[in-house]
Amino acid sequence: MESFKIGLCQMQVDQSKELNLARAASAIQEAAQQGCQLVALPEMFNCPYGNQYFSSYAETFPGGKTINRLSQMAKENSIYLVGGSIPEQEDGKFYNSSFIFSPTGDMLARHRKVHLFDIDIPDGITFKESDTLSPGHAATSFTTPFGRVGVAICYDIRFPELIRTMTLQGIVLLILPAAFTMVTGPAHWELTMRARALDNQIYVAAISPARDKSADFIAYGHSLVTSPWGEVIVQAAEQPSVLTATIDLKMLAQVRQQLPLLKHRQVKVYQA
Ligand SMILES: NC(=O)CCC(=O)C(=O)O
Repeated sequence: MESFKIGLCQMQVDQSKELNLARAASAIQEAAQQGCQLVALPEMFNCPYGNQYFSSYAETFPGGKTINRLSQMAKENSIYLVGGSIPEQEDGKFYNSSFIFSPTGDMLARHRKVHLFDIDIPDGITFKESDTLSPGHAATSFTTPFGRVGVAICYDIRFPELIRTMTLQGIVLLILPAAFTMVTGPAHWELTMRARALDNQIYVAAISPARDKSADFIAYGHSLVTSPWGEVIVQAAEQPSVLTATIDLKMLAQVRQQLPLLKHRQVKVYQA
């Protein structure tokens, strides 16, 4: 298969889990009707992004309501679905987790955010995910008939080693449910996505919640897709929207052939 179409659901996230699920279902259906074979949701799409919310919105696998609904949505629309992320609970710990489903509704993979967002920018933003969440410990990718797809969550994108690990596992596309801040988004959102796409020669699709100025945490928005050449091929504004993009595997192969970065690595030099 030389190309496939993906859909990014930049949806508004509210306090009502039920409303968030309804919005996700409608955006997913819209993307599927536009011919998308793989569709993705934002970080914490069923829950406001804040330490005070994670435990009460958390679900367990198997059996969680959101997880079951995601499986249904994938099946009803016959799509691969990267279910953004949700708070997950297991053995008394909480994780920021993405659940991934096949077109038959089977769960294919789960990514737990590896790098927790603990930052302190004076006069900017302070956030400490590790006050409530525990980190995951693995790089995550899954196979599709179109090629291997990686999943990471938001702050994970800032760690080139994680994305390189997935690239060496063979991914052609990275899906990144994310909610960048209004301080770091304008400075680093596009730059970071383009950099990871360029240095790994992969497509990167980053999916944010829509910007809601009345929320405790205001997400930057601007969901986008960058190509293996480092170009932004589509980008949303701030409002809710369903973005689509074609992933051109022939173009990816050409870039890798013409500029063979992955073959030119000098691994022995990189050992600290
Ligand atoms: N949700 C997050 O991990 C936020 C990451 C972020 O804003 C960043 O600048 O990195």
